[in-house]
Amino acid sequence: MVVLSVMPMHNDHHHNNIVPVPIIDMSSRRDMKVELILKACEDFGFFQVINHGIPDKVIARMEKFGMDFFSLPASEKLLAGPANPFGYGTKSIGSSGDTGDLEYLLLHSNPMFVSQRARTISPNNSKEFSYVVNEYVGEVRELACEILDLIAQGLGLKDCGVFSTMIRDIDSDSLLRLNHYPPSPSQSPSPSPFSCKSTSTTNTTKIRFGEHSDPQIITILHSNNVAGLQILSPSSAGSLWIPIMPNPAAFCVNVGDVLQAMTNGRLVSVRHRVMGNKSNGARMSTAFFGSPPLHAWISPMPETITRFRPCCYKSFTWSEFKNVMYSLRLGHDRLDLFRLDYNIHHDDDDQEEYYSCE
Ligand SMILES: C=C1C[C@]23C[C@@]1(O)CC[C@H]2[C@@]12CC[C@H](O)[C@@](C)(C(=O)O1)[C@H]2[C@@H]3C(=O)O
Ligand SMILES: O=C(O)CCC(=O)C(=O)O
Ligand SMILES: [Fe+2]
Repeated sequence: MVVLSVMPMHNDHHHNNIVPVPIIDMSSRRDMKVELILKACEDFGFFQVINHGIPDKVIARMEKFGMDFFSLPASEKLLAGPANPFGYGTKSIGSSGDTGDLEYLLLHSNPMFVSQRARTISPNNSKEFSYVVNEYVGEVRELACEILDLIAQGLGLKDCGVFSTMIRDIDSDSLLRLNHYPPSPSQSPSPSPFSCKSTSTTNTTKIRFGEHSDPQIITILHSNNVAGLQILSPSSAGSLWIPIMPNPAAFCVNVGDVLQAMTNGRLVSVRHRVMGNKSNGARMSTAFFGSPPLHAWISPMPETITRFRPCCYKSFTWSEFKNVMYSLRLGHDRLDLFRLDYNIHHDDDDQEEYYSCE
């Protein structure tokens, strides 16, 4: 297991073992974007975008609401919780016993839901809260759709809107999550801050949000200037964590489990986590998780099934996947359960092979 560094570092140079994570300029030529985005999704399942067209003021308004909320006394914040799964949560992530060094607000992106929740999150300013969230969601959703259309074009899909249509659907199950990581971790140093032996004896780096992949189609994440996000390099067989340089002028984009399944494993749902230590300030991140509607069927697109890459996932609905996901721990590789060869790996008696989804 290799950890390059826990310090913020530039990720645009092959320099001192620094792995260059792609930064894609959304104002560049379409054919260039198609090529670079597809490659980033295949190699890392992750990239950053700059010149994305989302107005600074839209981001600033959303983040100010977030910071104002997290600055409230605990007794007031708790009125917007517990997160089951939506609302205000602190330390506890999901319902299977996972914990992290953070507090968060988890919201469904549907405007009706937002206005309902606004009453407990921002009782004195609920209309403005709804406006700010809906405005932000509208902008990041469009960015997500633009990126998904470029991915579909790169994959040579007949229907280039197949992914974005799911997110634009009125019944889309997309979410918005605001994470706030307090500046000075209160917990004692974890024995193994990385999923490997640490070389430093004085390392007090803590896990702020444990290793996981995002279950949805795509995640569009913005953060303040505080480091912490790391991605697991898919080509490193689970051994190389790459720190992502924080850049408030950029959005981080990552492939989710559904996009991995729909591309028959060609694009990778990247595992990631957030680390921190005492010298880190308070990190705040805002993540939009672009999801299909509950009833949508997820299956590998025919264009992604070839002789060299036979169909490897079952068809399932987003609702079915969600039920499984909520029954599992944060770090579980839940998409594995939907592999066609899952029983072959887990039951030696069943030796069937699969070359097509039919
Ligand atoms: C432990 C869990 C929290 C989570 C639902 C789950 O059962 C497994 C996936 C987790 C995750 C990770 C990405 C997003 O932050 C999230 C909102 C999601 O959709 O899946 C969280 C879930 C959560 O916090 O409820
Ligand atoms: O805070 C971050 O940068 C990552 C948060 C995250 O992975 C999540 O909310 O799923
Ligand atoms: Fe995540």
